[in-house]
Amino acid sequence: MNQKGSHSVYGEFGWIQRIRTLLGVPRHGGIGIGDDAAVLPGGWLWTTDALVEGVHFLSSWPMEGVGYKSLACNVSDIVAMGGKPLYVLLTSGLSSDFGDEKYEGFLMGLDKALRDFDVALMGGDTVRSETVFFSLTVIGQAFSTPVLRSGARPGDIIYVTGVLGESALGLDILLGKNVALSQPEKYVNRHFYPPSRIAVMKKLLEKYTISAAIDCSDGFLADIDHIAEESGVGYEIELSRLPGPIGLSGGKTPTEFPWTYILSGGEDYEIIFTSPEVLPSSLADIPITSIGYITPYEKKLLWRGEVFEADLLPRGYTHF
Ligand SMILES: Nc1ncnc2c1ncn2[C@@H]1O[C@H](COP(=O)(O)OP(=O)(O)OP(=O)(O)O)[C@@H](O)[C@H]1O
Ligand SMILES: Cc1ncc(C[n+]2csc(CCOP(=O)(O)O)c2C)c(N)n1
Ligand SMILES: [Mg+2]
Repeated sequence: MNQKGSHSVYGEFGWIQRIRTLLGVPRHGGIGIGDDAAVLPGGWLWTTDALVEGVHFLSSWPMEGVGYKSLACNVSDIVAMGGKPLYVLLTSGLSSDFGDEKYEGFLMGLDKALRDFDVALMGGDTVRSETVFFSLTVIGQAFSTPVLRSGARPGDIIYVTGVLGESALGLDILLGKNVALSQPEKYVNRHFYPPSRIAVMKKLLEKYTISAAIDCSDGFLADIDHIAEESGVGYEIELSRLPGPIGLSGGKTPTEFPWTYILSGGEDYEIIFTSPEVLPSSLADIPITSIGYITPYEKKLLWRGEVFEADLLPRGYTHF
């Protein structure tokens, strides 16, 4: 058994690495496994993401929100690569007791997302499944050269868009955990309706050099490690600079509320990116916060100037 109670020796990222090494042989050009989306010749960006009942949502939740989020999380991967999402395929796996009303709700939420993100549904598949799932595949076009996870260089500044932690707070409210917050519906909404960071990404690419990017889905500490690993670099990050939910103060150490949500909650769909340039503190009305630097090797976390032991912090979501 591994830490997640699963019998997998490799775990989620071990398996991906194994598939990449053994099966991910380049055949027709492009860039394959290892980034938020594949890059095809001609600047096409191609990504897939599934939502599974019991893993990503519960069937008791409002399905409009699940439908919206199913596209938003795919759109976010295209945006993190520096592109515009254009077309989507939808595969629905429906159980016999799921019910028409719930599926109708899912489709209404998806329709809202298709309009908001200007994406066209072009096809899909409908199958029976004991566990309800929705798998979406989105294709889009890069604005210019695609932004990879592997482009970060020592000396680059690390930035993050928007605010981290609100989606995970919304999740815990949905799961009925005891999170005392004055506006619970605000966090639940942020969980179901992640805004696209396409406008800020487009402006960043027009005006500045962006060396690497990833969308924050597993949790900040897990996702910044993907940039570090793919780029073969380290980092120095001042944790107290990370942008958390406005109005939620407190937490004297990063192991306390609300810092655990900010650092490791996940499903934020903000963009973590690096640039050799000093950037403005907001673009397209979205805050941009500098949180540290890329270094040659060592991964160092600081808390108010003092080194903070990374092992004391949860690392973010892994499936198994
Ligand atoms: N079963 C698989 N077969 C082939 N490639 C895979 C498989 N699972 C994941 N990958 C690839 O591994 C890389 C990392 O996948 P991962 O799901 O962690 O990233 P992601 O799609 O950005 O995540 P998120 O959807 O949470 O933003 C991606 O390039 C993805 O295409
Ligand atoms: C019922 C329920 N329990 C837990 C979670 C949290 N969760 C699930 S997957 C994931 C990481 C991103 O997913 P992926 O890596 O598949 O893109 C997170 C943070 C949830 N949304 N619903
Ligand atoms: Mg991603």
